[in-house]
Amino acid sequence: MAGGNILRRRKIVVMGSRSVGKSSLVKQFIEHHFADQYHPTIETEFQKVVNYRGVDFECEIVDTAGQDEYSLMSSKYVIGVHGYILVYSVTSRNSFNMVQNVYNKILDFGGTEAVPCVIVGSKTDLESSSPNRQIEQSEGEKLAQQNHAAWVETSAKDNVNIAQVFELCIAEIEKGSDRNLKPPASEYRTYAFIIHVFYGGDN
Ligand SMILES: Nc1nc2c(ncn2[C@@H]2O[C@H](COP(=O)(O)OP(=O)(O)OP(=O)(O)O)[C@@H](O)[C@H]2O)c(=O)[nH]1
Repeated sequence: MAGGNILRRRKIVVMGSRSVGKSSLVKQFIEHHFADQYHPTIETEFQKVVNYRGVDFECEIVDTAGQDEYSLMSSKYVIGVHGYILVYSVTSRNSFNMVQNVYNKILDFGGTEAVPCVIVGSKTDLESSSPNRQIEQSEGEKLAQQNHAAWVETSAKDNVNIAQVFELCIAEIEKGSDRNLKPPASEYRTYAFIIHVFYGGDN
C-alpha cells in the first residue's frame, strides 16, 4: 500500500426530520454548493475521504429521506454503521424533539447504550430573519451531553461549520472504539449462533 497508509472505512448515516437541511449539509460538504430549492430526498450515498489527525478515513455518507415519529428504524441504518449525524433546524422545535426520538430508536434497534453521534443545529443564518430561532444553543448542548454526543451549529447556506460536523463524527467514532461499549444485540445473536453450531445447543 502506498506510503504504508491504511485507508479506514467508516459508514456515517445522516438522520433527522424532513427539510431540516440534511441534504444541504452533505452537498455543501461534498460538492461545495448550496441550493435554495427543496427536493425531498429518497436516499443517497456519497463517498468522501476525511482526514482526521493526519489519518485518512474513507467515509460512506448516507443521506436519509427524513424521519417522523412514525418512522420505523431499518437495519440498514444500524448494521455496519459507525456513526450518526442527527440534524435539527434551530428554527423548528419539532425537529429538535425528533433528534431524541431517532436516537432512542437507533439504541433500541442496536441493543446498545450509546452510539458515536454528532447532533447538529442547522440553518443558523435564519436566526435573525423569519422564521426566528426556536432552539437556544444551551438546549442543543444539553441534549448532546445527555446522549454523550458531540454538538455543533451550522449553516449550509453560509458554509459555517460544515466540515467540522464530519470531523466531529470521526472523532466520536474513534472515541467510541475506546469506550468498550456493549456490542449490539445483532452481534450477540451471531455469537450465540456460532456457539450453538460449534459446541452444540442441546445441553
Ligand atoms: N437558510 C437556510 N436554508 C437551508 C439551510 N439548509 C437547508 N436549507 C433549506 O431548507 C430546505 C430543505 O433542505 P434539504 O437539505 O433538502 O433538507 P433535508 O433535511 O435533506 O430534507 P428531506 O430530504 O425532506 O429529509 C431547502 O429549501 C434548503 O435550501 C441553511 O443552512 N440555511
